[in-house]
Amino acid sequence: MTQENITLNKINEHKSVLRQEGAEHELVADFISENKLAKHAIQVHKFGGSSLATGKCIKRVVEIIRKNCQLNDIIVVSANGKNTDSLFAIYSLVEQSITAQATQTSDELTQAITDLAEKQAQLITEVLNANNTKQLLQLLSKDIAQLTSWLAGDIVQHHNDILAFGEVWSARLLSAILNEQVCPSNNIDARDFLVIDNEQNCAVDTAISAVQLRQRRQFGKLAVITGYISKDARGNSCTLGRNGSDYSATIIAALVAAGNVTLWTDVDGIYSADPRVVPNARKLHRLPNGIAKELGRLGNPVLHAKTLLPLINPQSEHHTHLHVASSFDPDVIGTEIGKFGQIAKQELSVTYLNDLLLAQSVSFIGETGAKAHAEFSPICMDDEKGFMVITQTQQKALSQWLASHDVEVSFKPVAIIATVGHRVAERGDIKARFKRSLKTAKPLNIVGSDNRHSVIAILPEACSIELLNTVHHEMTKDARHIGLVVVGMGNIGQRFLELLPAQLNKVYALENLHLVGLLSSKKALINNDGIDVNQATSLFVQDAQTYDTEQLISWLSHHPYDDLIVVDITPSEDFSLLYEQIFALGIHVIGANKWAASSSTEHYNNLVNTADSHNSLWLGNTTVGAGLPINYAIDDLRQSGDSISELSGIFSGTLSWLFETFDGSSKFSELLLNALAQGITEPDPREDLSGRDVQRKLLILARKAGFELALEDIDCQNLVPEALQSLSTSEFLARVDELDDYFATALTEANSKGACIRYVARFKYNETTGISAKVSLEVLPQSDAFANLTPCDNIFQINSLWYKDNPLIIRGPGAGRDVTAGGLHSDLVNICQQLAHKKNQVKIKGMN
Ligand SMILES: NC(=O)C1=CN([C@@H]2O[C@H](COP(=O)(O)OP(=O)(O)OC[C@H]3O[C@@H](n4cnc5c(N)ncnc54)[C@H](OP(=O)(O)O)[C@@H]3O)[C@@H](O)[C@H]2O)C=CC1
Ligand SMILES: N[C@@H](CC=O)C(=O)O
Repeated sequence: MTQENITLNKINEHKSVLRQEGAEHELVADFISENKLAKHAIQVHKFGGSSLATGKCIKRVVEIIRKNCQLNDIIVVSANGKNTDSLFAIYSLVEQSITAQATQTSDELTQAITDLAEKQAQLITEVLNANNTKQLLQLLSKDIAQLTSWLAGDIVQHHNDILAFGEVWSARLLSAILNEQVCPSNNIDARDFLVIDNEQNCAVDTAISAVQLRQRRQFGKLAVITGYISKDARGNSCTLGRNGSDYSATIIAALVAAGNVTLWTDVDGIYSADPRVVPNARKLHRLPNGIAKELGRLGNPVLHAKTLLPLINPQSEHHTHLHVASSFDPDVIGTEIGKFGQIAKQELSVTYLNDLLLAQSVSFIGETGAKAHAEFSPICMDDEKGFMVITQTQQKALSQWLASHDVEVSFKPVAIIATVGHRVAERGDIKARFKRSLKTAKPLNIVGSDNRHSVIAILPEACSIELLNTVHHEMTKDARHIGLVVVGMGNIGQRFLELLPAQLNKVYALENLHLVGLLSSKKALINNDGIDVNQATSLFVQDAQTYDTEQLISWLSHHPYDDLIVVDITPSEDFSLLYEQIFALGIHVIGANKWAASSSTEHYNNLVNTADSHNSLWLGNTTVGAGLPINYAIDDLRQSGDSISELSGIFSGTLSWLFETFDGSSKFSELLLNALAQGITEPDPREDLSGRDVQRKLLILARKAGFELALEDIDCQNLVPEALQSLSTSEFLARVDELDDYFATALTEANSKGACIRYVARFKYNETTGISAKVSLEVLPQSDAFANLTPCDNIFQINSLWYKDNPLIIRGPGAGRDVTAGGLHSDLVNICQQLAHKKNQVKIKGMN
């Protein structure tokens, strides 16, 4: 399920051994051929300034690289910390002194240069060994001399060369520390390959840049490349503007057809609104390209409109996905941006921009309007009413453009708030909801964007935090995407899947539930974009792949849903042993499988505690009585203050069917095979005949009733002769008629006393004598309540404080495909309702 990924971590394990033997070069070459690195798509990792700000941060970045990168990957860096700001400030000081016609270098300037150089020198000293420190300090001092000389000369000509120092130092330093501690790396100045037309457009000459980059990269090394900077066709240094390093990373990814780009930053993903001011914002785990681009355009603080451009090429077959992750918390799952299907397209976000201008002019109508649109790419525009919303920096250019057309324009300060999502401008329900949520803000206008991915309200005043929270709450209050994984596609699993489409259609609580995983013991079909529930079984047969537990846990650890529910419809102890890991991931479990709930006291208590501490829900109503609400009834009694003293009855559908039907006219073995064919027995019917299934059920109910006991505390009469106990299931079924004599004799003896045989479970608690519990074949008078059941019915008798003289009885079919699959669906609705309820309890700051 997951791609093979041999990271530098692994290379380094070998490296430390070989380094002692002086054979590091051979090692890298060996490793490359051994792990077939050429097969893997290159990955680009970009680290922002805050991720590289201090020695501690850089060491963290080195660990991220060690864990996530392979040789030949590309690292793109911003300047360390705020170095670019410092270089801008230094440049401005010189500009000011030129304006003031000062003849001497000011103390302030000298101090600013010294501070910058000292800060960088300190970083070098902190992270590198003595040799490399010496070398990098020498290079730094040459650069500072160069900087000082440029500042004393024609600063305008060297504006970009001056700003470029930040990235140059950062790449040099990271490359040196990687060489020292991780793997061979080479440090590349992007001005040696990346050619753009000019700083306004930043359009890349892809052909030349790709060739030059290929020439610069060295096989078997990690390339560390400067972000933010490039050159023009004449070789002059250029910058890529605000957040240019993100853009550098995606340009480079497109040049090398990378598999992935990860932007490592100081936030852990993209949210449905700015989480610093909207506490209830939802992390968007998967964001379709078009929506991400629109969010970037409309003010998302992490994404920038330009960043995505190189990755979105409808003509290309190749799709590079973009990840946003936090270098401060690298294990937290971030946001993936790329080509996604229906589920990811259902997410809505809210974003805003202040300090904009509403420009109104007749020339925005019709043909000239179209020209203005092409020239200025406004935030939004209405070419019937004649207005557009632009940024303040566009005002001058727009006025000039209109002056050349000899028309008048009026400007008015405005802000916008927008709801963004897949083609929302075409969805009446969303537009209506957005409008309703805005009523106090009195928007001047509401328009759909050209790409249809946003509806934008133009506000007469700055967008307040309160308005943002109100609109966000209204737009996202129903959003909760729940993934469903069905494990076990057998007798009951199939029936569960057959019932699923109708349930999803009619039950409101299942509205945002998506089937995303189907598993048998050897094969898995996982699709984060959802599996068509109407074709689940055929898609499984067609597309499922072999998997192992490690792959399964890795996928479960990175699933992109608000919640994930695993429905365990297997008879497997092995699978039940995964519950602890599953709960620890905050994933909910519905089990028909009885192993976990009837495991050892220590294991069971561990499971309950792990589920509790990770807010994972665990339901298993069908483990006892199939669809009968026995687990719920016991919970309910306890929660309402009752205390249970006795539990007894017929707990096995199979044994109920067999003993109610067995009257001597057919052989017992024939009836057993019939029960197996009806799907009421366990996959191995000895699980029923041995009494183990009933023993487990009694344990599960006793635990529910609040008692601490283990399987060994329940006496169990095994009805399988010793000779048949250790055979395989098929061997047992071939010799099943060896059961006949024993049961024929037992029946005749009971009948001779006017009685019958039934397999009964009994649990009793008494303050003085403690617990007694057993499951066994009993001879009962025909008049006994447990003697006269419809074949396959279970009966549960509960004695408690409130049901002392007249016990509480629950009775009905206790096994079978329909009732069990139905019981699992009941648990599913129950969990989804609980999750919805939990979500509604979340308070929104400033709102309730
Ligand atoms: N029959 C009934 O009336 C009731 C049954 N139950 C419980 O329902 C469960 C399922 O029973 P049933 O449908 O009859 O069983 P089946 O044997 O018909 O199906 C079992 C399914 O589980 C899969 N499986 C087995 N081990 C694993 C594993 N380790 N990981 C993933 N998948 C696995 C099997 O895969 P593969 O095909 O590859 O082996 C198969 O798809 C049992 O626990 C049973 O006790 C509960 C209440 C009532
Ligand atoms: N085999 C079991 C199935 C339900 O748990 C039974 O017969 O009761």
